Amino acid sequence: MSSQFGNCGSLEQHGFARNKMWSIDYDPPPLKNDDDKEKVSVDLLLKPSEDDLKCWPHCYEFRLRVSLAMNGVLTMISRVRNINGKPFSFSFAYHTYLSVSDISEVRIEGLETLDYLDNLCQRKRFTEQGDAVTFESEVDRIYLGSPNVIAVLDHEKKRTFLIKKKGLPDVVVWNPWEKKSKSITDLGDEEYKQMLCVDGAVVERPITLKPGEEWTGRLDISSIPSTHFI
Ligand SMILES: O=P(O)(O)OC[C@H]1O[C@H](O)[C@H](O)[C@@H](O)[C@@H]1O
Repeated sequence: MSSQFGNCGSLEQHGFARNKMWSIDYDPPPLKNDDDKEKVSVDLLLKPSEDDLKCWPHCYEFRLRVSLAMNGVLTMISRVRNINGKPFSFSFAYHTYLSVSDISEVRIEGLETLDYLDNLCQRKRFTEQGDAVTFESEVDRIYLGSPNVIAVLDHEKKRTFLIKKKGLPDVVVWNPWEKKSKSITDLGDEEYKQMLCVDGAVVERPITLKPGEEWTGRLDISSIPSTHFI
């Protein structure tokens, strides 16, 4: 999870939220439309410390509910509230790494015909031409204004990840491929073949919250046998 996507801001790579110690919120404010039946959940809370305010001088409450349902759906709901006297803006991404059988056999459906910013070409804007996104070299793109359901089809495992999102218009797609993975210390040289990041995000148009306003972003990930996917 990040509070600034990548390096598009003055903060560290992907912002600070993912590197902070969060506390458990035992008494979270109620969440509309999140039915609590047959789920286990944890509510996490991040608030800025005095030191944090020196790097980013805005008072916020960032609540994250992570739930796992009996049917295997993983849900992450983020709520960011401005408890400051002034508006502030931020970008956001759920940095979700999916486990795949072989990256060369994977296709993403739902991003075709969209415009994307290519992080490998100084964020130049292109339009997706393929009828699905497939992988044969490094990919690092921000797809803009995407539909709220994206499918990641894993042919070999006969498994499809369904990614449903709300409040997250953009989708970051990343695989470092062979050369870059050698420079990533916590990724084995060959491990890029078994991973793919498809991140629900808000990058192109950051969220601005006025004092007292709250933003909600939700992601549901489920895995279903490919034969069931139409
Ligand atoms: O290694 P991290 O800091 O988690 O970032 C890993 C990757 O995240 C995103 O997908 C970005 O688009 C990439 O440019 C970045 O390399």
